[in-house]
Amino acid sequence: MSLIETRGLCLGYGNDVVLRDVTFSIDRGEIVTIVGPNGSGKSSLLRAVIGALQPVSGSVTRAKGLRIGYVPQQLHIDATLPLTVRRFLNLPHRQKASDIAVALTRAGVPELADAQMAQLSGGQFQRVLLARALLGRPDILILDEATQGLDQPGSASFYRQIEEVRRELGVAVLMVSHDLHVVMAASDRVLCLNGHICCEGSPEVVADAPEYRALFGTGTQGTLALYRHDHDHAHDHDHGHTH
Ligand SMILES: Nc1ncnc2c1ncn2[C@@H]1O[C@H](COP(=O)(O)OP(=O)(O)OP(=O)(O)O)[C@@H](O)[C@H]1O
Repeated sequence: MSLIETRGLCLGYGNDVVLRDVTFSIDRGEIVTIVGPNGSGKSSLLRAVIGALQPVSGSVTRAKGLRIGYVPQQLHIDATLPLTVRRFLNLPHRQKASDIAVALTRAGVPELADAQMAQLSGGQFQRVLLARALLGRPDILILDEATQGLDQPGSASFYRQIEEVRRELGVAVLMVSHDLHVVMAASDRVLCLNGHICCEGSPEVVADAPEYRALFGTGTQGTLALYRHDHDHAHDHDHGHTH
């Protein structure tokens, strides 16, 4: 069965309905990206999926025993607080040293265990948050704008890391992103929200959909094509096939 399934989900705050009739599911190993303009309900949908927001109507079903690894948008840590990456990863529960080493390696930053949290670059910081999410051995990673503040190469590199984690661990990924052209290339499916699901499908299908173009214009199509080109080449070397 699916890891998470929503049916006719309707979300709101007080009397305001912000999202209507969302029916979707995510399966083991899938990467699904949610896009949509500001205020379109992306974060609300993630909150409902993790159980932090009660639906107005409709349902969210999570597979029994589902382990969710949540990577927040940002986390503020007092710059004057001495805190190494290793100590941060041992909060709130002590972890085995070997598990920490594996998680940092999977997140692409094996060398950072003794670095100070306050001295990390934006990209390194997000990878440490990814390592923290991986320590819980998640079935699904949920990322809300995890590359905010990173430049385009930084974001692209972070998403490649996510794809690699998916390939190695078979973890599913549900994420919200504004970096449409970058993130869509890494996705199996894209859901475009605007108060409801206005279109969905493979990145190519969504990028061509009139509803998507009406929201975001046509500018991203060219960039998406370019990025996919680079991306497919990387896979050629690794696996001898494109997808
Ligand atoms: N806690 C809240 N109380 C009241 N209204 C809220 C709350 N959180 C979000 N909203 C409203 O719900 C709507 C959808 O917000 P949401 O954060 O889900 O959108 P989003 O697509 O994630 O936006 P953004 O891209 O700006 O992060 C917005 O109109 C927002 O003002």
